[in-house]
Amino acid sequence: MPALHAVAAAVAGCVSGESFEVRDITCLAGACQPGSIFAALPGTRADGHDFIPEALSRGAQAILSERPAPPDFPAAWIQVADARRALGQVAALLHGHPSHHIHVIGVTGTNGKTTTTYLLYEIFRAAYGHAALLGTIEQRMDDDRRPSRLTTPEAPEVQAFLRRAWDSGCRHAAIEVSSIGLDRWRVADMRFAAAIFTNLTQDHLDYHGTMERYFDAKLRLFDGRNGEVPGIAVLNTDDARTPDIITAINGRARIVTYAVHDPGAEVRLARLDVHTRGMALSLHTPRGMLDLATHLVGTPHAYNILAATATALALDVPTDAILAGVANTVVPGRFEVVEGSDDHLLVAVDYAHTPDALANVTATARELARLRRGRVITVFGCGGDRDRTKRPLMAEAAAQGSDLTILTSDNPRREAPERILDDAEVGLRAVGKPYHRILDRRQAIAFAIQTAQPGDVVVIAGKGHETYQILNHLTIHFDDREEARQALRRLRSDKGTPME
Ligand SMILES: CC(=O)N[C@H]1[C@@H](OP(=O)(O)OP(=O)(O)OC[C@H]2O[C@@H](n3ccc(=O)[nH]c3=O)[C@H](O)[C@@H]2O)O[C@H](CO)[C@@H](O)[C@@H]1O[C@H](C)C(=O)N[C@@H](C)C(=O)N[C@H](CCC(=O)O)C(=O)O
Ligand SMILES: Nc1ncnc2c1ncn2[C@@H]1O[C@H](COP(=O)(O)OP(=O)(O)OP(=O)(O)O)[C@@H](O)[C@H]1O
Ligand SMILES: N[C@H](CCC[C@H](N)C(=O)O)C(=O)O
Ligand SMILES: [Mg+2]
Repeated sequence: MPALHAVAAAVAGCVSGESFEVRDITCLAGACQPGSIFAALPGTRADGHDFIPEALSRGAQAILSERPAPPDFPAAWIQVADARRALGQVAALLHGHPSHHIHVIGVTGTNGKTTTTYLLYEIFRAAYGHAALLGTIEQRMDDDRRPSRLTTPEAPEVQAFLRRAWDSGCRHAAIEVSSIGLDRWRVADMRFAAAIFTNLTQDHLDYHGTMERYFDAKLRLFDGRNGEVPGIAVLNTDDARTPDIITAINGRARIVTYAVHDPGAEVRLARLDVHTRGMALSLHTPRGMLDLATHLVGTPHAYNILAATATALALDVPTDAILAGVANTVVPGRFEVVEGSDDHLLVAVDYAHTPDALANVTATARELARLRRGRVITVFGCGGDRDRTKRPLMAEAAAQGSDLTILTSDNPRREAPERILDDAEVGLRAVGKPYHRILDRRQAIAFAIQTAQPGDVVVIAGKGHETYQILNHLTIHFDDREEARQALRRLRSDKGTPME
């Protein structure tokens, strides 16, 4: 365990008070113990400095802060220029810089991060037996799975996870790197063997303010501001922002390109057949044409498969492991076909919660509905306490891609649910196609399924894998897949036909 003064020196901090052997660092006062440094951070709801007495009562022996030490402070104090960044740097140091010992692949972009990390996890497991995964749904180390609270958690949690992965024999970790995580230095000073850019479209403007600032946060993963430039930058050349990333890298990293459309990309799509339960793809690659099969459904997932394949090829993963990994990948809540769906009625649950994702998922549904001579019915809502300006755009995308749209509630959090629906309804009115507004999500799902005709495809968008609904301070159990299954069951028993 390093001494306090060594830790302070590593972050160019001004230190006062007695030195001690540092065990850990945290920004949560409740998690402090003897040997801890408590990072006191200003927040949106509270000020970490108000929790210093609690941190000390739990045994914290030093405070890390941007403020100078108060006179006669009873413990050590490290004053730094940027406390969040220092929290990230110290967390990496205390865990022995696990990213220097395992190959960490960081995935950033508005959509596709979770899916791409799942693909990489399966590819690494097929190739080497061990792999780690960290992101929106879960933190996984081989077969050990724990649910996540944030996509990219605070730095001490990320570093502790990577350290455990290293200790348990994993040499590859695929992690989702959110723009908020980058902005808050949650992956500060990490070495990325590869960094993947999926795409940039509107989200999180409540946090970043403008698209430029949102993009700039993502750019930090590539241009060295986060610590180092990645070993390999894997970039989607169909996305308009990729040239800006290449410029910012300025020749300092190896660049690998992938695309569905761009004929100049190194790894690109040659053929795509979309079915209800999966897809067949052929990719042009530096190793020749690869034919793959996947359970994932929809063109967006072709991008994610291209990104994961391009990365694995650049890291010299054997081809058979890439094919096996892609074939094995199942991501909960990403065009997940609900049990009880059949040739007459297809119901899919999808995590689309941005305008772009809704445009894409309804396009996938349209492709399948055309084959079945049916319509597209989409149920969607918008989360509360999140980007308000994306709501009418989500509604427009849903309505444009659907024959019938049902606007409902998502996770209202601390906002008034009806107001969230009002914001979204503006987009539905602008499009002018048929829609219903049903506040209660259970009723909305049931209505969509009852209304569907033979051949129709029903998409239930926004919550995907989530098994809860956040209503103000209350979190209740809610699972779109269970709701859809029950509605299908009721439909079949009303009509007297058994479920397949
Ligand atoms: C905007 C954001 O990221 N907020 C996170 C942030 O809150 P904050 O900075 O406002 O902190 P605060 O609650 O005001 O408290 C101030 C300080 O006092 C400390 N404190 C506070 C209360 C207490 O009892 N004890 C204590 O020590 C807090 O740890 C904090 O350091 O630090 C908190 C502690 O770690 C997080 O719980 C909180 O995540 C909130 C819940 C959240 O919803 N974050 C989302 C928006 C997020 O980070 N999402 C991204 C992107 C998702 C994606 O699209 O992929 C993600 O990576 O998950
Ligand atoms: N490459 C892609 N391009 C566009 N849309 C995509 C792509 N991949 C997935 N999607 C859509 O976005 C939804 C979310 O996908 P995924 O969970 O992989 O993204 P994410 O970036 O991890 O999202 P989050 O920011 O919430 O963590 C999917 O359900 C699908 O509708
Ligand atoms: N990672 C996304 C999750 C959105 C999921 C949606 N169900 C919502 O609650 O808005 C976010 O934090 O914006
Ligand atoms: Mg995710």
